[in-house]
Amino acid sequence: MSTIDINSFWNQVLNDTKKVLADVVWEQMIQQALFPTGFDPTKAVLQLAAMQKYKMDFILGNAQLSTTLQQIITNLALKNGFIGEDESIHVIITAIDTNQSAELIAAYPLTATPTAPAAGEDAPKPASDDVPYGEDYTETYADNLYGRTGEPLPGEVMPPAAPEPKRPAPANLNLNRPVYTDPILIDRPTAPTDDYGTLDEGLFAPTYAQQGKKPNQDSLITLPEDTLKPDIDLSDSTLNPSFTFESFVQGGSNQLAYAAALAVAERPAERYNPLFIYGQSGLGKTHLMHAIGNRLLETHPSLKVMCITSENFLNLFVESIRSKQNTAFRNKFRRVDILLVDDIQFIQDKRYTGTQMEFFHTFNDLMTGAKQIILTSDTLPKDMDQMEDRLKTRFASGMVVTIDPPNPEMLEAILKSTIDRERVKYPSLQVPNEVIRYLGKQFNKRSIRDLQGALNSLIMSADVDHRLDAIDVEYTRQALRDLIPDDEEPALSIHYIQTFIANFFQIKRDALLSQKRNKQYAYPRQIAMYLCRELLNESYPGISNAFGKKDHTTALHAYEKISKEIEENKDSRRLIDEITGKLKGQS
Ligand SMILES: Nc1ncnc2c1ncn2[C@@H]1O[C@H](COP(=O)(O)OP(=O)(O)OP(=O)(O)O)[C@@H](O)[C@H]1O
Repeated sequence: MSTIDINSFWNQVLNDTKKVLADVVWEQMIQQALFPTGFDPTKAVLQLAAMQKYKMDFILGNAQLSTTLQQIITNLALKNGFIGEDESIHVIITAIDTNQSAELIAAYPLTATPTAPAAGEDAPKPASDDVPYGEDYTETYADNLYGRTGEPLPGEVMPPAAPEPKRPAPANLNLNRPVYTDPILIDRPTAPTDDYGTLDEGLFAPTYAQQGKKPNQDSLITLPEDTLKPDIDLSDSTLNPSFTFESFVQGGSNQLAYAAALAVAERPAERYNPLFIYGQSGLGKTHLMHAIGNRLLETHPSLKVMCITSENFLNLFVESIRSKQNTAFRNKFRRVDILLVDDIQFIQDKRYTGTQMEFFHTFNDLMTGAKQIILTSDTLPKDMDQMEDRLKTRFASGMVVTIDPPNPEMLEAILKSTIDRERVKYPSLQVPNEVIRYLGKQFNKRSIRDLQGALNSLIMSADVDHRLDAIDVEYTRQALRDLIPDDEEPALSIHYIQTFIANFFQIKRDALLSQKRNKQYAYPRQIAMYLCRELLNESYPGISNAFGKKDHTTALHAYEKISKEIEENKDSRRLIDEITGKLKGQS
């Protein structure tokens, strides 16, 4: 048996199935639904993953489709010399949303073997009537297989509409509606019925495409319900206009995420819904998500795009309950066309069950209305220990893409593009290639935020020293000695921790040491004080003094607050672990 490049084999399968299936069937049931995950030549087993179980069921349950797929795979395996004449390939499909597997075609004997006819030849006749191609068998079969314009023929297999949502009788709606007395402490209702009377199943309502409409064209902005829709309050949406596709550098570590994001920006609510962007902190998830929102607003200015962090969603939800504005809150989120939620892992804490429930219903409403949802997270759905299961499965039900830590080449490309932008502000700025290479190497596998923080520090210090046009490696090493722990193992000191934390949170060191009380500065300051105590065992008066505080209880208070938070909140624990690791040069 030859060795096989599974991707090129799958490309052949895609090509051949495209020739014999209607475009809509091929696109939705093969191209967008299946991808290969493994091939075992010794057992002649090909493993495929299906994006959703209902698509897997449809393929398996449809004799025409499954037979065609099985035969084409077997044919190609024979042609490539992977199997002998009388052998066939066993195709196992696993649905990634439920992890259920089944073997293709087990129920169907091999019959006709579709192969494209040579020019001038008639299309081959199927060998048996087991393949239900329709009433006018010969004609339909030949027409269906070859010279397709993509339009399905009458009676031909069509992709399924998504499972119909099960809506309870309207009379039950109010009975099951939970009463939010304290949003943070709400427990998940144990009743088997859906608590709002909305959708617990049947997330996938027919999309625009399934309804025969093109969502990325005028339909999204001119649908009657859109024009009749009352104005939606988007004042809480915080789309950063500088996070665009144009300013996002693509490379090996983010290629798939970039391609999926672009596809969503071009055809929202059609292919990857929800789009779940996963990756460690500072690798570009937020940037990419905002790029989708910005592009959509550029191409469809009337789209209602809501971009928010999950923390803000939680705060607004709590506030809406306090002020009895639940309806306004729901209208705000459930009527948008595009919902972008950053750091969705934040609401996974058990204390936020009420917010999770609210988000669940927001999610369902939007999906049934064929609206696009995009989520970012530093935790994969399956690893969100305290997130409700029904949310976890929904998060993973569309497309999950990962952004990996960048390699030096990628970092260099990002540096070059950032330096070009900085030159608008500092026209004399010159950063030689050797410095760019040096920084790329030093920040290998670290976050892009760290790298940008270092570049900012470098530019600021060169500006102060009047040598924006004379930056070299030695100067860079000196200027960034506190930020490059790998280079010359700087001793851990209060000064080092202060600089590190300021860069980590992207604030100025002066602001960290100032009296400013906004959370943006106060929280990093408390973390820095906590770390000075924890890692250096510095005295509270010493720490308070180093932060310009006269009262030594400031450091004590900060230490106690952060210690308590770590105990109670997994995300805070993770954040402090991440910072500690980096401070010690372990990550
Ligand atoms: N590929 C890239 N090209 C250009 N800039 C990038 C890229 N990736 C990240 N950045 C920049 O790095 C910084 C951090 O990125 P971003 O905020 O998107 O990270 P994140 O993954 O959302 O982090 P977190 O999980 O901490 O929120 C931003 O300034 C962003 O513009």
